[in-house]
Amino acid sequence: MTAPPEFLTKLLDRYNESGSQSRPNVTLTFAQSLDAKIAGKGGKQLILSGKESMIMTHWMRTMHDGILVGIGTALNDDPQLNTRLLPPREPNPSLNGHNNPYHLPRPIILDMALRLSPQCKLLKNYSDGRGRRPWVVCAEPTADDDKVDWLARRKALEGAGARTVVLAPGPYADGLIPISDVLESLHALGIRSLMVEGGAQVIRSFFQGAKFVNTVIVTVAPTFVGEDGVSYNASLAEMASLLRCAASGISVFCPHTALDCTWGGINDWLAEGVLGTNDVGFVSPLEGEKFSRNGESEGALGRMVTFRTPIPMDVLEKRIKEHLKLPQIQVGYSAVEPSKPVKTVAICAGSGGSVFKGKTADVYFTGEMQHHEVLAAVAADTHVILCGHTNTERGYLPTLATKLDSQLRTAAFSETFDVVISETDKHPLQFV
Ligand SMILES: NC(=O)C1=CN([C@@H]2O[C@H](COP(=O)(O)OP(=O)(O)OC[C@H]3O[C@@H](n4cnc5c(N)ncnc54)[C@H](OP(=O)(O)O)[C@@H]3O)[C@@H](O)[C@H]2O)C=CC1
Ligand SMILES: Nc1nc(O)c(N)c(N[C@@H]2O[C@H](COP(=O)(O)O)[C@@H](O)[C@H]2O)n1
Repeated sequence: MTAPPEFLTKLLDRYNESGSQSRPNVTLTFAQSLDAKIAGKGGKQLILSGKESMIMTHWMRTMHDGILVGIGTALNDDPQLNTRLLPPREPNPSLNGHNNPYHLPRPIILDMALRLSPQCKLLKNYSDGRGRRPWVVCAEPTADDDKVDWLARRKALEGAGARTVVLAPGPYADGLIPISDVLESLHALGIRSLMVEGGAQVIRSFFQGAKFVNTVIVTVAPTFVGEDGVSYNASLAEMASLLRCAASGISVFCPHTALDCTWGGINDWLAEGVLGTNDVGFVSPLEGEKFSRNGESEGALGRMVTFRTPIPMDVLEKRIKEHLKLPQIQVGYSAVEPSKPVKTVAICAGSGGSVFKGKTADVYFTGEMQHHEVLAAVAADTHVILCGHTNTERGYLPTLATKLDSQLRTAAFSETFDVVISETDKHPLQFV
């Protein structure tokens, strides 16, 4: 193969279209075992990717402006972050500024305390003309006592060829540089696309701010590392049902938020229940309507139901109970006007607190919200209806089953199949 695989170009070409944002497009990529470990005991580097997957990773490296790892990875693995697995070809130093045959992403290390070794391979490759100058993202220590050592390490790293990107001194929450600050600084320095390769702590930070990540590419090796391995997230116990499915040869596809957002998805099903059969009103996107490349609307975060004539809260409550088949729901009434009639209902399946932020509606209807989000809403004259996270999703399953059945039949599957709704899967909490 002499060019990147087509699926990568299709995925990553869309970065060229994004306009005037203040952060680079981010591809988060790593390799893990079936039990979500990315390294062995004590951080032992593991070969989890097969040859083809490693080559794919090296192609990906040619398709980004920058490649970021945490200092934990830089110290543990001493990575090169280059493209040495790609087919040989002539270097083009006048175009690339180095003797590597392919475009190399700028190596970027998150290293608040400047622990990177001046002898590391990234700096050695740069001084040998085989790599690009690494950038070390750091922050000045807050304590005067630490500054002398920090400045000495900075001098040593810069002497070895590194460029230090110094962010405002902390203190930072959890002692980590905020990812938003990192991304904004890199964007200001011309990085428009960033590949993030790990390790565990960095993956966790990028996943926590899901809005930072545009693409996730994970290689899953068909192996178990065990509890001693380095994990970025879920423990074996949390993944028990997933692993049982894998062991029985069952593939799992988990649509999650996409199924909430898509037209005809869970939020539209909730909106149907809110509108009822007698009232006149309309449903609109609550936020972030998304369009396909050819301009078709694909869905949006949440929905807003607007009634032509306002209805009383007790009518809405009854309607929601019937639609979700629930004997009880939780209601918080507006602290300003507790009996305020309802003209608009903002809807979000699951956990709606963050989606509702800044949205004006007479009612917020979702599965769960944080205590302080509820307090803020009722104080701001909004009624709140909470039905439990999974209760706002589970009732959609018969609708989904019908859709799947008809889609699979239209696709003219040669195999016979049944679409079955689980009878054992249920809400994990009960009223006692
Ligand atoms: N299988 C795979 O694909 C990969 C596996 N790995 C494995 O991962 C392991 C290393 O992971 P880990 O030890 O967690 O180290 P990381 O590489 O994730 O680096 C974490 C360090 O980066 C610095 N940092 C600064 N800001 C942040 C931030 N916002 N979020 C996260 N980190 C920040 C911190 O150090 P400081 O405060 O000093 O700045 C932090 O301790 C190794 O065993 C390696 O082999 C690594 C990459 C890929
Ligand atoms: N994709 C992938 N598969 C594995 O099995 C891995 N162990 C890693 N590790 C990452 O690659 C870095 C090493 O890069 P170089 O080979 O030195 O170029 C390592 O530091 C991890 O980031 N990746």
